[in-house]
Amino acid sequence: MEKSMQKYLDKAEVLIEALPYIQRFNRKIIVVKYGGSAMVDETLKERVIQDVTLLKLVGFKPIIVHGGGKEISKWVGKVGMEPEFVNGLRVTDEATMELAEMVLGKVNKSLVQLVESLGVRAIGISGKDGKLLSVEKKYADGEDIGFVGEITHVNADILYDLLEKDFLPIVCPIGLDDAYQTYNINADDAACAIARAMKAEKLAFLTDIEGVYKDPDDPDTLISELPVTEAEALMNQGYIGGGMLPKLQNCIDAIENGVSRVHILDGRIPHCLLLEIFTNKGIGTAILNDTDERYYQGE
Ligand SMILES: Nc1ncnc2c1ncn2[C@@H]1O[C@H](COP(=O)(O)OP(=O)(O)O)[C@@H](O)[C@H]1O
Ligand SMILES: CC(=O)N[C@@H](CCC(=O)OP(=O)(O)O)C(=O)O
Repeated sequence: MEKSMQKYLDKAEVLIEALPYIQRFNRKIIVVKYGGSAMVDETLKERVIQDVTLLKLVGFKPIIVHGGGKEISKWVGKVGMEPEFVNGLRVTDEATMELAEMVLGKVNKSLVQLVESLGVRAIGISGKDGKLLSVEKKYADGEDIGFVGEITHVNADILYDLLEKDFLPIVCPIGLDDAYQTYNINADDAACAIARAMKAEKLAFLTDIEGVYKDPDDPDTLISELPVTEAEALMNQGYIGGGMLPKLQNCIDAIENGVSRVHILDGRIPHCLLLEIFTNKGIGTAILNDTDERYYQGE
């Protein structure tokens, strides 16, 4: 066979290999949490959005929940304030809240624009729209951290309606409490609450590290499959810090509350979502129920 022909055959094979995965996830809801730390540059952002758009076009029902923590910190610094976090949650006073809402709104529309440019209809909404995300004030180990919201209710009907009309929803983690006060929500919390409410098949966190490490400074300690009990032990023993803390807590929450597959992936790896979904390559960290057969069978 001609060499040039083989090249096309190889491409066709890749598509055929994807068939069982396309069938498995057909019409299933996949929540993609796109972290601000993985929005490294426009090329990478475009690749991530291409992946999600492709998932939509082959029949999945993706929902993007995005962050923007790094960009918020940049602007907090620009106005002369110091970003402050407790247990991975931003201490949010009134001025920080205003900046966070502005920055997250901009990130939201930039993602909408990218999806639209690829020919898929996207709707960007914050948790305020249609009161998608109701919250109450959240404390960090009893400490008052300002206008940080704990989600009390997800108005899932809005997202079902958007999916029904074939839109790709893109959600920004801002919410309202009962008095209609604005709150800043950690995007990992928002993604988990939405995945639970929508009974998602999969929840994937795209971040700036390969997955969960026992020691983030030692590349040999990446954990590819992490059962809940072990994850809890790692957190209690102090192996997990910073933004990984709310992420892992949310992974556990999601897997214990009906989300079938929960993954932490390196959003800086080109097409990491496609690699995770359409191949057996097993990238990143999968959080599993302690009894999950995959853990024992090495799926
Ligand atoms: N044990 C650990 N394994 C992996 N990452 C960790 C660990 N402990 C702390 N981290 C930190 O968590 C960060 C990811 O959280 P974060 O910066 O909030 O990402 P995102 O913006 O995607 O939510 C990593 O870049 C890493 O520095
Ligand atoms: C309360 C809280 O921590 N809110 C986050 C919301 C954005 C976010 O979570 O962004 P990443 O996913 O990029 O970290 C913040 O202000 O940074």
